This record gives sequence, C-alpha cells and structure tokens, in this order.
Amino acid sequence: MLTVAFQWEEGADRALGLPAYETDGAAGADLRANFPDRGVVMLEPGARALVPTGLRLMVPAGYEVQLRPRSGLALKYGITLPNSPGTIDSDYRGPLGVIMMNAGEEPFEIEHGARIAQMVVAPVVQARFEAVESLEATARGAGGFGSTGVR
Ligand SMILES: O=c1ccn([C@H]2C[C@H](O)[C@@H](COP(=O)(O)OP(=O)(O)OP(=O)(O)O)O2)c(=O)[nH]1
Repeated sequence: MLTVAFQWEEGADRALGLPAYETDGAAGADLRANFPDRGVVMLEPGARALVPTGLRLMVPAGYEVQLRPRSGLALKYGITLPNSPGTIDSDYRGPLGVIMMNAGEEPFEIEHGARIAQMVVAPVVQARFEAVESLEATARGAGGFGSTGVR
C-alpha cells in the first residue's frame, strides 16, 4: 500500500491525529482544522480563509493529493473550496492549508478540530508537450459547451 508521510507543524495539536478514512471504502481521508491558539475562525457569507491543518506532507512521486469539499458542509452550510480540487504537489513541503469559502447565507464558525475537507490521493501523469501544425480530425470536431444539447 502507498504511504504518505506527514510531519506535524510546530505548535500543532497532535491529539487530533493524522487524516483518517472514516469508512473502509472511503476515497477521501478527512482533514481537521488545527489552530489550537486561535479558538474559532469565523467565515462570513462570501468570505474565504486559509485554514491550517497543522501538517506538512510528502506525497510519493507520481501521485498528487486533491483537497475536496465535504458534501455535508456544502449542502447544509454552503461551505466550499474555491480552488477545488486543491492540488498538493509531490514536491511540496510547506504547510498543508485548506482554502475554505462560505457560499451560504449565514456566518459559519470553523472550530479547532473540525473536519473541514477531505484529501484524495491520486496518480498523476506528466506528459511531454509539443506544438504541431494540425490536429487529428474527429466526429465532434470543434463542438463543445453544450453542442449536443444542454438537457
Ligand atoms: O488548497 C491548497 C492548494 C495548494 N496548497 C499547497 C500545496 C501545493 O503543492 C502548493 C501550490 O499549489 P498550487 O500549485 O495550486 O498553487 P499556485 O497558485 O499555482 O502556486 P505555485 O506558483 O506556488 O505553484 O500549495 C495547499 O496547501 N492547499
């Protein structure tokens, strides 16, 4: 099985534990807000914030970590990740942060220890890019953006 190594940030609350899969078949492991000294982070409607997880990580080469919203928070409170899926590169060694946005109508309180997002480990392919004079023809051609109908 693939290993993702984590390092706790100085001052982080280690009692919160590492990200964890909540069920056997879960694709995403839940990430927790980790800011023991700040109490709560208040997200006003329309506002966004970079929420610390207290962690740094080492994603194996050939993989990435995607940060995705939790559907429960999205449906109930309109809490989204504006850059979803957030991309964590395999060569990144800085603090793991979650950009959270309140697209709901009410202020939302993010508490220390709250499960704020989920991380999915996924394979990535780095391609070689080349410029050519013409592209292979297809039945679709340039059709897109609803060319087959929108309903
Ligand atoms: O939600 C996120 C998105 C990114 N990152 C970290 C890990 C990632 O590897 C790094 C860079 O992210 P990205 O490539 O999305 O940022 P950028 O705006 O393109 O900045 P850069 O020029 O540093 O790549 O920031 C996070 O901690 N959380």
